[in-house]
Amino acid sequence: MNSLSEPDDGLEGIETERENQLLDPTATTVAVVGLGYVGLPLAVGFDDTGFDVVGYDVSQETIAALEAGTDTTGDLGDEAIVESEVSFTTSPDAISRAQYVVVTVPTPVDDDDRPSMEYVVAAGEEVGQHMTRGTTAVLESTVYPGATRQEFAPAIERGSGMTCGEDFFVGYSPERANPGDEEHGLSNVIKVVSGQDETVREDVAALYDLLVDAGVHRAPSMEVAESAKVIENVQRDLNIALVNELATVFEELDVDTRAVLEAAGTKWNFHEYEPGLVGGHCIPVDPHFLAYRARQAGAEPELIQTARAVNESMPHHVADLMVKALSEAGHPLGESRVLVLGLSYKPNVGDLRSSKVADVIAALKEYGIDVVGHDPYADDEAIEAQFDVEAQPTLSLEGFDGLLLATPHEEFRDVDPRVLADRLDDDPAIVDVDGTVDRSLLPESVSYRRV
Ligand SMILES: NC(=O)C1=CN([C@@H]2O[C@H](COP(=O)(O)OP(=O)(O)OC[C@H]3O[C@@H](n4cnc5c(N)ncnc54)[C@H](O)[C@@H]3O)[C@@H](O)[C@H]2O)C=CC1
Ligand SMILES: CC(=O)N[C@@H]1[C@@H](OP(=O)(O)OP(=O)(O)OC[C@H]2O[C@@H](n3ccc(=O)[nH]c3=O)[C@H](O)[C@@H]2O)O[C@H](C(=O)O)[C@@H](O)[C@@H]1O
Repeated sequence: MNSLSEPDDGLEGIETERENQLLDPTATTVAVVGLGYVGLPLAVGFDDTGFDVVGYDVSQETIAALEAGTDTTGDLGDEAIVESEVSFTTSPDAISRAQYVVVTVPTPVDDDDRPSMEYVVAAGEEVGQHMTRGTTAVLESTVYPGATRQEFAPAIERGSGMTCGEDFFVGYSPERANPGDEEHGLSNVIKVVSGQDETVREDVAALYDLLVDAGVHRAPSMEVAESAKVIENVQRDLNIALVNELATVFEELDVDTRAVLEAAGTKWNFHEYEPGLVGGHCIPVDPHFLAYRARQAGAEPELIQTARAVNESMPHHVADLMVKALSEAGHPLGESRVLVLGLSYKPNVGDLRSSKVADVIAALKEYGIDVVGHDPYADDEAIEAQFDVEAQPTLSLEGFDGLLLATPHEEFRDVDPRVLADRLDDDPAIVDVDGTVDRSLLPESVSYRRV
């Protein structure tokens, strides 16, 4: 029976003929497949740890930029790329050099919020076609519980004609990197590791122990590791949904949500979350992985799905706040011009992918409002392409009836509210998603609302 046929609970380790040798990075090659926000720091990290590293990506553009010494993620800096000895390539042949292959390809959901394993399966088949016998393949992409065993390993078997657990081995180790958060990076956050059996798990643990100063947590099975990753994001989604629902309730009660949260936050065990637009390609996505797997097994994850719906309702809630503020200030919607500050999916990063500000802008445009965007972290051409609005290269408030502070980048926190009111047209409307502006400094002529 193939050792992958039964989930390994890690109690009775399934013996394989491999022994865990002491891992010598200088004699070991790691191939990282997928050089995005997760894969590139990983490749550079393994290189810094002394491994021989192959960085493989299907994107010619990405590899050309990396070979030219450009950090394509913006998280590492060009110097880190120039100084690294990672061999960047678009040729999967180089995978044959590796004893370990780490796969960090995208795991999106489709239009029906169903997990799409297309990238994981394609990468698995590609790895299978090029890897050598005895390789350990570690999936890092966020997936639903069971996907490594049910999708990734069989894809490698199809590509290689080999048998998992005999000719090659699989493990799972999720990534916890938090974009824009310099405090929690690759080396100082415990890395959860798992394998198809205890021997592989120890092998994967040895690999990451050399890379992660904070150490590793050995999960008893790949399913446990996959589930742990997904629920980290599910828990965050639910907590944000709670404060978002409170925000819509207190809007109707005419009570300031931020003031309520500030008061409640003085209790030692009140968990502080901010109401807002929940974007990105992880928090809004990963709960669907668990919901999908749960429904497959006959469970109905009502709370997870309800929380998702609450968070997905926030773009329209924010657009309605702007409509109310413009109407209160006497501006006909079809003649109003609104500047949106901050378009990326979260503060202090430039990633526009899956930003919910796009949904707010679409809702405003449905009211006939003319919208212009400004985001110092994002590329103006990308803004115009993704949001279908004019991108303002340099911040200018003149000629606008309304201002929407959507994504509260650090830079916006220093803007003097009196300057905002002075530069905007008469009787301006300001909607401040994050409560960045000190409303006590705004003149009476401003119609101000915040989430
Ligand atoms: N971005 C983040 O902060 C985090 C992401 N994750 C997860 O990590 C995974 C990767 O996410 P990101 O790095 O953000 O994605 P990304 O989109 O930034 O990078 C993925 C890279 O994989 C490449 N690629 C796609 N198919 C390929 C193939 N068959 N062979 C080689 N390269 C291929 C793409 O060209 C792209 O450069 C996802 O599952 C995500 O949920 C987990 C934690 C943090
Ligand atoms: C549990 C957790 O903190 N997961 C992190 C998360 O990173 P990501 O950048 O997607 O998440 P985030 O900082 O929670 O932001 C997600 C979205 O939620 C919004 N947000 C966040 C916190 C909050 O209190 N209110 C709120 O509205 C943000 O503005 C953003 O639009 O997802 C990453 C991932 O899995 O890709 C993961 O590695 C990160 O550690």
